[in-house]
Amino acid sequence: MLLRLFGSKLLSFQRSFTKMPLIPYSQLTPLSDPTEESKRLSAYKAVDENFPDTPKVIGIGSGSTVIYVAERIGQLDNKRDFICIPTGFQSKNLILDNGLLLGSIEQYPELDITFDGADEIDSNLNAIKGGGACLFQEKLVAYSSKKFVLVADHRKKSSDLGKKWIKGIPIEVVPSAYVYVENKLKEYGAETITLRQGGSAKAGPIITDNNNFLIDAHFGIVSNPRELHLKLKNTLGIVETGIFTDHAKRAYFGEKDGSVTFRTIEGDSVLEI
Ligand SMILES: O=C[C@H](O)[C@H](O)[C@H](O)COP(=O)(O)O
Repeated sequence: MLLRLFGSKLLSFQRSFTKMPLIPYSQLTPLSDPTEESKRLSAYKAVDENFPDTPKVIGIGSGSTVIYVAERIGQLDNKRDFICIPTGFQSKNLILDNGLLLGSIEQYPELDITFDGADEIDSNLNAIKGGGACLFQEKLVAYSSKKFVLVADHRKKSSDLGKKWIKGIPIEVVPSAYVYVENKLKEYGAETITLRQGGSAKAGPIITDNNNFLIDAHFGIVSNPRELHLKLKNTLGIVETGIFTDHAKRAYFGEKDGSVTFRTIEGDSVLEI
């Protein structure tokens, strides 16, 4: 009897041990770039604190902070026991490069948890996303997840959307509708409207993973993100916006001093820790 009890305790210890990351954060060599260190801090802590005990399907977001999420998940020794769902081309490569199992959202439409970055996060855990041209697939994966956790460096921590991220809200549009949408955005009072360009890598507008254009529209401080999102979504030609509301459960911020703070939903309120 005692032996059986000991055996089951040992088994549960082993089970919880296998989900532990292999390298404790304190043993890692600090990164030379402080912003990268902040990103890694937030990502590693978010994974360490939120990764499910018995993971089945995990969403991996896009951007430069999520690189560290995939890296941390790739350090787990049970990393071949669950499926990872990407939010775009970069994210797919992160999954493969870290030796994780790749699946599609069509095969696995229900996810345990998704980790993703953000361009700005307000005090109610609303976020602006899409600075790296990914937003539609990110939203699909986030909204299909039981839990959605954001990871970011301290520059993204804000009180209100539009206060720090002044490049504009990324809006994905059907290419032939971009002029129509630009005119509508003027009508809605956007302060700046930019059709995002491919830069030195491409002459002409950037093309998203879904073959659409992206418009960045700055509306100043957004007092009601949900309302603005719905108004934009109701406009012909707009596929999706980079305003993520009512979804994130927790956001981790890597701070300048090497600490990690977070905002988390507890009941009806957001706690700042
Ligand atoms: O389009 C990109 C995504 O929404 C990113 O998650 C967001 O731009 C944040 O990216 P980063 O972690 O590079 O700041």
